[in-house]
Amino acid sequence: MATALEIRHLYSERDERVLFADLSINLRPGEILQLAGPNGSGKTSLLRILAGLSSRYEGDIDWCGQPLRHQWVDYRQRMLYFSHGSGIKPQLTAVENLRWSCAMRGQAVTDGEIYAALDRVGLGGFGQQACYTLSAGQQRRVNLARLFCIDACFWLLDEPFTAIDLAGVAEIEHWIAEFAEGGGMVMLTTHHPLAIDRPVIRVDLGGGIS
Ligand SMILES: Nc1ncnc2c1ncn2[C@@H]1O[C@H](COP(=O)(O)OP(=O)(O)OP(=O)(O)O)[C@@H](O)[C@H]1O
Repeated sequence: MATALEIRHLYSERDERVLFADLSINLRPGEILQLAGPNGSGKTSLLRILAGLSSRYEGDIDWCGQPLRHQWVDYRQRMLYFSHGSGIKPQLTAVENLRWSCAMRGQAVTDGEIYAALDRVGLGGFGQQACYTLSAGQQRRVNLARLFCIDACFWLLDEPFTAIDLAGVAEIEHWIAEFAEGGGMVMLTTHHPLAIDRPVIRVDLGGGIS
């Protein structure tokens, strides 16, 4: 299948320290890529570049064969970024957070779809609760529920397992595999050894590509 995301000769530095240089990555529909590397090696920096939140780089990024900067509108509709922060507004309820996330993308969503997404992440019954009253792991799960109510073909996941219990980690791994099986693309960072029943491309920012 044709490459959807092509990164060529990417270079980025922070405070005169090179994070990565000459980094090239191809990602095709159905592929899962794990960014690995020690703390501070630039994983989040790379995901923020790909999420359009940072322009601290040199090099080329193409989306579906065109420079990303020309494809921005299409790309933003198809990419879903999950940051390593909680990603939610604590004063809003879980349902309001998800409604807000969808509205920000101009995507229509029904209450039924929102409650189904909350059910999938184990938060059935918590939809009307202000998020500051939820536990850290439950707040992360509200954010994860976006995976099920936002249409996207590319998930960019920064440390999706943080604060998630062991059963939840296995579930997320299953969701990633299922998404890729359906043609979705995933790029994620994690220090957790992945147990996914599909090939995972590993890019080590402290080393090479394997
Ligand atoms: N807002 C910032 N201001 C200054 N330096 C920053 C900022 N954000 C990140 N950096 C620096 O950029 C480097 C890469 O950070 P980054 O968060 O990308 O690493 P990481 O590989 O995701 O690390 P971790 O595994 O700890 O999450 C670090 O040295 C960090 O100090």
